[in-house]
Amino acid sequence: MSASGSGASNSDAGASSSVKKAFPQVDLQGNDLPPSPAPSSPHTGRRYNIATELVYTDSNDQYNASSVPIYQSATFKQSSGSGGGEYDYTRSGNPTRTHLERHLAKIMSAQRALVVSSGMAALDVITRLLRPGDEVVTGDDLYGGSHRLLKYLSTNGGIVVHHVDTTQPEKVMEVLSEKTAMIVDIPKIATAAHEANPKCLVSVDNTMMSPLLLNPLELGADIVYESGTKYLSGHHDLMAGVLAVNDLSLGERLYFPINASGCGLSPFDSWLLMRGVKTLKVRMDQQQSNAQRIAEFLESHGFKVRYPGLRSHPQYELHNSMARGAGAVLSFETGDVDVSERIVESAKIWAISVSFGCVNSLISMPCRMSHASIDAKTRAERAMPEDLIRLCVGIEDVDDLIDDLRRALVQSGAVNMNLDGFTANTASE
Ligand SMILES: Cc1ncc(COP(=O)(O)O)c(C=O)c1O
Ligand SMILES: N[C@@H](CCSC[C@H](N)C(=O)O)C(=O)O
Repeated sequence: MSASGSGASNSDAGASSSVKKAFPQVDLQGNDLPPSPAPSSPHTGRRYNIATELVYTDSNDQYNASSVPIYQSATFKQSSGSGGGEYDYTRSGNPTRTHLERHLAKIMSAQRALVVSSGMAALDVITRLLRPGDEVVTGDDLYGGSHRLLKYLSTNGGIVVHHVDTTQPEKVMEVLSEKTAMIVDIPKIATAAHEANPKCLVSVDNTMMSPLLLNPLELGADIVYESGTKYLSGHHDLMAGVLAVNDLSLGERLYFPINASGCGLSPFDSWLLMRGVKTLKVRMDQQQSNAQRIAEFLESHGFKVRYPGLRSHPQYELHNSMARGAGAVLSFETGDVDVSERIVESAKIWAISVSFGCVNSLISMPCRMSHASIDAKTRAERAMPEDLIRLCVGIEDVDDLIDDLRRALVQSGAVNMNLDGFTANTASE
């Protein structure tokens, strides 16, 4: 990292956290700023429970439209030759996007949220805070795309990336130093990271949990980001990424690359995401309860299942100390890649597909699909078995999902039939 660690400094702009200083008239280089949408002002009144907050929105629409209008306009007329309107150009800001950002800031318990064109774009925006030489400490169980972006930056951008087992905080401590500009995990690690370098940015990918189950900002994180493609939208009909912060000057530093590169979310996708997020609680509740039943079903038949809702999960207690639920993604092993492939291809309701968080249930083989961008050697080092099957559970009737899975397990030869029913082939090993 730069000896000064300036790449991720919270105070580079010399700005305090006050709104006034966070929204200066000039950028860090002293150039005029384009109109930046008004900062999120999420906490204007009484705070309701999340199920209410998800659907309740304040809007100042001129016709009191109950669904925020889609401002499908690239530019906005100004009232004078010197500009000065709240919006001038949709890359810089758009009313539909601002409405969504304010709503998300509220449900993410943040002072400011920003929405961009994908989850990866959100991580890319965060990494724009880094400078050559900065060090990033991150998990060894990252999503394949995040691994790929960080690897690209370490190869081409002079960033040093340490992948460590973040379930063992002592491993993280070994690589923390005043050079650590960015780190990914909470909350013990957040404390240690800020002790090692107060300017270090603790950044959490909350995609698997969603704000319904986890608020990383409340656990010591500086930045939380999510793929809005998943639970937040819930229908696989859009790509989006969300960033949320409490430090308004940091929010402004994240806004800068969004405007500069043009990755802000389009008006139509902002509208779709706004619509989707309102049903987050009902969807997640159903998905999570289905996932729990399915995880128990598989474990009861002798499969090695990874799901933080099971007591057998090594971080069961830790997970529950931070989160309000286990989510709806689980995985299991069959001991044989060919058997796994047959299971995946035998399932009918479960669609063979990457992604998760959708109302439909999905089945996939991560090593060949979502995590294929991590090379086979690294996957093996990170204990990612090639036969692993991932289930991303939807809102369908859980008995139908289990029936379909049971049939696929039998048809693929993954289980031994016996008088009591069936048991995973691997169970007897
Ligand atoms: C945990 C996680 N984070 C981030 C992303 C990136 O999101 P997106 O596909 O919206 O770019 C994904 C999936 O792609 C993911 O699984
Ligand atoms: N071909 C894509 C794969 C996307 S994986 C999407 C999602 N995060 C998941 O975990 O399933 C790529 O190369 O990024």
